[in-house]
Amino acid sequence: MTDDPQSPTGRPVPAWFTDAKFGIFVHWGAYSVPAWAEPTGELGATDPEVWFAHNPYAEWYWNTSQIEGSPAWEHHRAVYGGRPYDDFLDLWRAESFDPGDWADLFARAGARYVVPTTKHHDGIALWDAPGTGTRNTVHRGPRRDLVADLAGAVRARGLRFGVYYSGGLDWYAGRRAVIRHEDRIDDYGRPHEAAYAAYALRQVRDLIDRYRPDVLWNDIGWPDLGMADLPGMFAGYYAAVPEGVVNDRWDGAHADYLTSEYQANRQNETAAAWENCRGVGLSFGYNRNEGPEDLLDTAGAVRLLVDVVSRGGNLLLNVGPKADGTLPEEQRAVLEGIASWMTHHAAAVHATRPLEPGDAVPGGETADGEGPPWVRWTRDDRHAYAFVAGAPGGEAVLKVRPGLLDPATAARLDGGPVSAAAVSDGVRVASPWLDAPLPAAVRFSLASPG
Ligand SMILES: C[C@@H]1N[C@H](CNC(=O)c2cc3ccccc3o2)[C@@H](O)[C@H](O)[C@@H]1O
Repeated sequence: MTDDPQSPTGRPVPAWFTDAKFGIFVHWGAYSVPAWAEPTGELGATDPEVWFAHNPYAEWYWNTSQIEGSPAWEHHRAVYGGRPYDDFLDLWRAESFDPGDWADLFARAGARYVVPTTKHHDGIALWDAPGTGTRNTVHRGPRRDLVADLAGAVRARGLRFGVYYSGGLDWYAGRRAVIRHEDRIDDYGRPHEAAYAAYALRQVRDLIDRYRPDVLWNDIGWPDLGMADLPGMFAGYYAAVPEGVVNDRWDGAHADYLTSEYQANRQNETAAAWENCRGVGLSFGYNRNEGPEDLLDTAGAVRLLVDVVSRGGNLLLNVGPKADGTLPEEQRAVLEGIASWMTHHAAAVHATRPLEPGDAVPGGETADGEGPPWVRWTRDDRHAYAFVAGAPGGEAVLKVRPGLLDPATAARLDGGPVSAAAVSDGVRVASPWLDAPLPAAVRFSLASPG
């Protein structure tokens, strides 16, 4: 990356983050024991009126299962007899957790950073967090510092390690009001008391002191009475982690980059530095009710990654481990598919940037003008990379500015045959596999590098 985009607050965004392009989110918690939600739809594309009672986020089980009459409420009574949520902490054994296996897979998939939940909305900490007594995974359930275990494995493989922290919701140390509708979150769902603000600040500072996280990924904002603490906390963080990056979910206090989630807040995807997060399926926590129709397949995940990268963003793709510490086979298969694709395509993803405005028209045209194939572009200082999929007959006209690239240098990154020739509005390419759902990249030398 030759130019670090300025963050929303003017601090240059460290190049490692904007070059990374791909991270893995991990939502793992007591909620992974029931692992139950209705796969209703994506955030931003689902009716907010039904979202909370039919929440597809399995990590919201504590809240959803308390909405009288909801399917989760019925399920919790039928299967668990309405037992206390905290029983799930003790039922969570993580007996098959192998952080090295996870880190190996994440590295092969081309991820450059990993962000696990350290405390989600249920307030259960995955490390020996201050103020939690024994209500954490070191003293109960797994009886392990899961944050440290994953940090060590990830960093041993050269990946960066960040932490997710639910500052805005804590259904144990903060408010325990059941949230039935979006417009109720802020006024009675979220804790704002000074005691909770001090509690959360102490925990985030402990995460910084213990793990030096490369990413501070806060969620759902920060308690009102704790906002004045944040500038000092961020200063301490950057002093401890000079290349650290901070997301935008601190109620406007600060952001090195902006985020979107599934299809929510897509307007943030025009920022100098941004990141889209979503699960492989419709939930972040493992949801046993998700079927193939609810999950991205490899082609869908690769197209999402390439689309995000072609627009200058990062993709933070979430996996939801099972309570035993294994990755669900259907989610593992997607990461293995990405890993296979990355063996030929990593150079066209990492440390690239979008084409300059006007250099290409997203979506090329087929030779005979029928519906466009799927086309996205990236570039580095010397090359332009055209990712093509679904091109009927394996042919496509890639609409690019005349003179941008040298068609004679066309080469498929996976070594397949490709022919290319300049035409009036771009470059016509032909190759046997360009009609596949999985994008293939064709590399061109830039006519004028730089
Ligand atoms: C990563 C997921 N975040 C969910 C909460 N999401 C939000 O508060 C949210 C979503 C969002 C999108 C753009 C800018 C700010 C935003 O805040 C949270 O409720 C889920 O359980 C999961 O942890």
